[in-house]
This record gives sequence, structure tokens and C-alpha cells, in this order.
Amino acid sequence: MAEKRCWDQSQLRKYDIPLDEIPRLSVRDPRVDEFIAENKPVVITDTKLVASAERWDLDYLEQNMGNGDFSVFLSRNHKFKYFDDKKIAHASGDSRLDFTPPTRRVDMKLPDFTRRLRQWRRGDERMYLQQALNNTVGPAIVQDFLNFRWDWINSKQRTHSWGPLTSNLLLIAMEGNVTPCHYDEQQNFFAEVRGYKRCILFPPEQFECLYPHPVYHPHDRQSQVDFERPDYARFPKFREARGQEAIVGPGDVLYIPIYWWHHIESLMRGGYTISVNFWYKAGPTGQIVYPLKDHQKVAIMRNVEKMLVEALQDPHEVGPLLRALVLGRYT
Ligand SMILES: O=C(O)C(=O)C[C@H](CCCc1ccccc1)C(=O)O
Ligand SMILES: [Zn+2]
Repeated sequence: MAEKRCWDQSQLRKYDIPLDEIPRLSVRDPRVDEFIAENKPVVITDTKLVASAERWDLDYLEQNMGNGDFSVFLSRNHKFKYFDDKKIAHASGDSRLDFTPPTRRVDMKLPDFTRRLRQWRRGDERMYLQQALNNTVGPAIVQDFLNFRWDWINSKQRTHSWGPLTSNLLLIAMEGNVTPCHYDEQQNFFAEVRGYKRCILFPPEQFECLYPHPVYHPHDRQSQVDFERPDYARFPKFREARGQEAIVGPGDVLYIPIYWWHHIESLMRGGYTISVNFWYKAGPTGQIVYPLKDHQKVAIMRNVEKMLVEALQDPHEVGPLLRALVLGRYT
């Protein structure tokens, strides 16, 4: 029986990228553990992982989130490209790399955020609340948090020998907000609480098609390619990128494997969205097995890049040195 879909294609932004579909499996399907074991994305349904948060809407959160400050990012457009502000100093040290932050971060109380959301008019800065859940939240939210299905997710963490849970990011996005393509160095169970998000994922080996910024750059781990206006002259291999897509809704949990690229957008005209992610450190590598996995090669490239920038001091010498090392010798 065809599922009654609560969204349609017109709510998705148009990109010139071939997309396959990420499988949707029930939590009771044994293949779920096979996907996680193989570091392959899968949408897991009926986990009840964040069922206790089903009643979270702006009113409930306003009343129960306590009086703590929340990090809210503001953008003049619909894109919220993450940057590491600790790396701006380094980049500005190299004056030739003038970095202009694409968003700004402000602290807001939750009632302020919900009020500005309700009063929002076209032309105003868009907002994206991104805050790690911590002990400043009110008792009702603590209760909802404690009622997450920790038995299920802890069993996944154990089965797959993941490292410790590092954080749960609470994400409240306006309809149409986009988090551009990037990868994280953590395993991620991405739980959708309210609204619909379109997730486009690419495997780690497509590093060559997605052209991440240099590791010393504030946009480390983020793709340089603007999906809406790809610069094929600078990024020719982007034409070979091939993504995997999932539209996640309330109750869905998307497994985003460590080092996998992901672009995430809240559907246009779909109302605000609420998500909670569960980031885990990678497990111990254990015995190195050859051939190396693609994500291990990305980790090696990151280490080589960091060592070279440190040794050469001038990032502009990295290219010439690597070309001298490789061209005609390792090509
Ligand atoms: O859960 C994930 O990994 C996501 O990318 C979810 C994404 C927002 C993440 C913002 C961010 C990106 C990089 C570093 C720190 C914070 C969304 O849902 O819009
Ligand atoms: Zn991410």
C-alpha cells in the first residue's frame, strides 16, 4: 500500500546531481545491523528513539526549555555553512585568505527565538537554532530526554563497538534552511522529531568530487562546491558526484556513517523542523586490515595535510611540494 506522503517534489531544491535512494528498514529488520556494520547509510523506522519528543513544538519548548541561552545562527540567505571560528585567526594570519563568515551566531533565550520566528518576514535574516542539549534545560525536557530509547541506541553503540556519545545537538530550522555538504568525524544517528528534511549523502571516496576546503580553513570538512551554482571550471570532478537521498520525517532515524558527506535541507513550505542528532566517537581501529577503507584514507590525507601545513608554515607551499612529490613519480 503506497504510503501517504506528506510532502511533494516541489518542496525540494533543484540540484544537477544524480541521486539514488537510501533504503528504509524497520528497526526489527536484521539487515539494519548489516548496514551499520558496513558503514552504509540507512533510514531506520519505528525505533521510538525520540518518541518522548513527539510532543515538542514551539509552545512546549518555550514553556519547558528553561532560561538558558541557545546558540542561534543567523544568515542573510537560506544556507548555514558551518565554520570553525577558532580557525579564523589562523586563516587571517595568512592575509591572502580573507575569510568572511557566511553566518553569525547569537545567544538567545528560547522565548526570544520563538517570538522572532513568529514575527519573521521575508528579507529578515533566517535563523537556525543549533544547541547541544545540556543540563540548563527544564525538568520536563530532562524527563523527555531520559525517556529517549537509550536501551536501543546503547545496544547499537555496543554491538558496533562505537566510542562514547559526545553530544546531542538540538536543531530547530526554519522551512527551507540548508546545511551545505560536509562530513563529520563521528558516527551519527540523526533523529527527526518534527517536519521533513531532505538528506543527500555521498560516500567518503567521493572526496575527489566534493573538494573540501583545506584542513586549516574555517570551513574545514565542508565542500567548496555550491550545489546551486557549481563552478565546474574549478571543480570539474563534481560532474561525477553521485548522491544517495532520504527524506526523513517524524520518527525516522537516519544513520549517517562517519566521514560520509551530507547536505541537509528543511523542506520548503514545510514549516519549521526539529531534529536531534546522536554523535558518537569512532570505535578503536583495532587490527589494521588492508586494503584500507576509504574513510581511513581520508583520515590519512587529513594528517598529511596538517603535517605539511605545520612543517611548511605557508599553506601556499603545500600544492607545489605535493606536485613535485607526485607528478612523474607516483602518477
Ligand atoms: O547532524 C549532523 O551532522 C548535521 O549535519 C545536521 C545539520 C546541522 C549540523 C550543523 C553542524 C555542522 C557541522 C558541525 C557542527 C554543526 C542539519 O540537520 O541541518
Ligand atoms: Zn553533519
